[in-house]
Amino acid sequence: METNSIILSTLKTIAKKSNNLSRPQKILSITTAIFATLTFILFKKTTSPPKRLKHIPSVSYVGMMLGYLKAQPLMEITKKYIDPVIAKSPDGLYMRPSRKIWNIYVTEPELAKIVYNKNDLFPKLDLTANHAGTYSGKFSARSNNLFFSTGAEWKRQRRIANPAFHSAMPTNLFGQYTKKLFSSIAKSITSNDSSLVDLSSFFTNYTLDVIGDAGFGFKFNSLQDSTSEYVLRYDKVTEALMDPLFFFFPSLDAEYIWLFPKRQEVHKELGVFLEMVREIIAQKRLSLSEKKKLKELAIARGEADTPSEKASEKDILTLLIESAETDENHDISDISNDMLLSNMCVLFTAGHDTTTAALLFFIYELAINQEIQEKARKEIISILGDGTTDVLPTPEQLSKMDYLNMVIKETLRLHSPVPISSPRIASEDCMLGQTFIPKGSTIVIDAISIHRNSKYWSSPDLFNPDRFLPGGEADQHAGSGLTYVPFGGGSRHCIGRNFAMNEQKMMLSMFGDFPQKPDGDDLQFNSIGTVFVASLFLLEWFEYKPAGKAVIELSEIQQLVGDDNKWNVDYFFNSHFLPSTECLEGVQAIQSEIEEIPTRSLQLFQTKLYEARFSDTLLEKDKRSSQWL
Ligand code: HEM
Repeated sequence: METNSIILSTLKTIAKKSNNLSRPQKILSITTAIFATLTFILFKKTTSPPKRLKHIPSVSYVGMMLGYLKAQPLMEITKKYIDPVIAKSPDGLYMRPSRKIWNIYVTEPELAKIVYNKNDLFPKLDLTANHAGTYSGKFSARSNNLFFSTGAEWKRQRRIANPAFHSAMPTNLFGQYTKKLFSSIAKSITSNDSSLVDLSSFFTNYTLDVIGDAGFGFKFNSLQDSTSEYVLRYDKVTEALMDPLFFFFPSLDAEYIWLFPKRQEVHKELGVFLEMVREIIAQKRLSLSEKKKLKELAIARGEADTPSEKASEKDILTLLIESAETDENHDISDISNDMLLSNMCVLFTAGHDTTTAALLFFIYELAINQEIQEKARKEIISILGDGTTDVLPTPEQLSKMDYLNMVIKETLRLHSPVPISSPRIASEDCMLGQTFIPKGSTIVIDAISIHRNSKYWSSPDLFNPDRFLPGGEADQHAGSGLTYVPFGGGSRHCIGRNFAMNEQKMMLSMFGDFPQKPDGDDLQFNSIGTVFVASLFLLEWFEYKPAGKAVIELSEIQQLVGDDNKWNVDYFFNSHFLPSTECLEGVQAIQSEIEEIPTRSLQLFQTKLYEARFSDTLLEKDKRSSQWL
């Protein structure tokens, strides 16, 4: 019903019914009725999609909000409120509320392809428009970066950044940090009184150390010391980005910030963090220009040229600066320090939590899919061997791990760390499939629904890496549009895709290659399984907030193994986590001792953990909340 007619009919009803009332009663009833009508109108306005988009099916606003408030897993919300609407939609388009606006969501691969590919018709919405002076606005220096910029500025930034992300990958760096990851888990197991190991925090530290070092040569060393000044500051700064109050009401973060002294504190903290990154950029520029001068001097003197650093050993910041220098149309002055700062901050947000989530879900899926885990481990061992020392896989070896690659891809299908794209805006009236899209509508690609679209993926909820076999289900989608979009699509696809895939492959292959006794059948415990399973007594996942916990309850393991063999459990973790380079002597000692380990206890250890794997707690705890979408 139209708003005017609601008001009119309400007033008529009141007039009719109020004839017999006293004057004060009349005033009270009229005021109450007007108040109730206005509340109803406001409620209707907020909870209904705009009139011009009424032709597109929409999900229940109240249902979705209740789901968010109850922190229901995203998959539950999707199945309950979204799937039935998609089923009724001819083009697979549906409307869903997000903050203050209603977006159109795309679930058909053909239409996703159109939106992703037609960058001029559907440019990214400027999400930073109302964020001047806010925390997030300061963090990403408004839109002066690859992620938020649009049009010619985005093209310029992407051209400068492309070579930096397409040169050789820092695989060695990934491997070195994986070793540090193992030894920090080992240390925590032996020194932790509560005997709890939060795997998600280890992975968060691992990906932070990697992105800090590979991004701009900064060593957070969070794996060694997660309470250092820099790590704590980084945690505080990034956590504050997600504060719901200021996320939903940006003006409180700028004009009304004086009302929130605690928020002022984090703004200050952000200032210190940004100053630190600025300093790193300034130092980098200085050292690069000094190196350049020295090189020119050597050439002028006719001295032999010193071999340049390999691209795989340079950080992204260096590569960006060098790329801008060699770009045909731009000199170094075109890449301002502000732009570099903004991009470094974006690298953190785009490349840290995403990879952590992908790694955690990989481990979760292998823990509950034993056969797949076994197969992945066999492949890794067939390529890296099964010796007693740690192996750092080479890029060639990684490229042979086809099955591991398939498992990673399947994880990203079923648990896309970026479940929806950032909104695009229709720059003019147009048709998307059979549906009219008015100018100014905002459009989002719903990766989760595309990845679970049963027209393209058989039994979509099933974890099945074989979909990605050559000539398999995924290949058969050719010509059906974009059926697989964990890294987005079109020219704005994820620039860090190769980086993220290599980082995961390197770390996960090393997980799968824990040394074990080369020839002993009796000692055929599955180390990848043991570690994966042991790590997953509990796993909780909250979207965009890797506060989830994957926990090893060591005391429980010790109980299973029995007091007599307690030492063996400690031994197991120590011997399998310590990097061999740092303890060659230790490894030799371990090798001679290995014969004496009672194999029965190891088998028991393994079997019990495998049983624990299926506990309901683990499955129930796979929570995904979609509060931030
Ligand atoms: C598993 C890990 C990752 C996933 C799933 C992922 C996913 C995505 C997706 C879906 C987009 C497109 C968003 C859109 O179109 O709205 C994107 C863009 C982007 N990603 Fe990633 N990403 C990952 C890791 C990384 C890493 C490691 C980096 C950097 C080192 C990175 C940097 C970026 C940047 C800069 C963009 C914006 C590109 C542009 O607009 O030109 N991402 N990512």
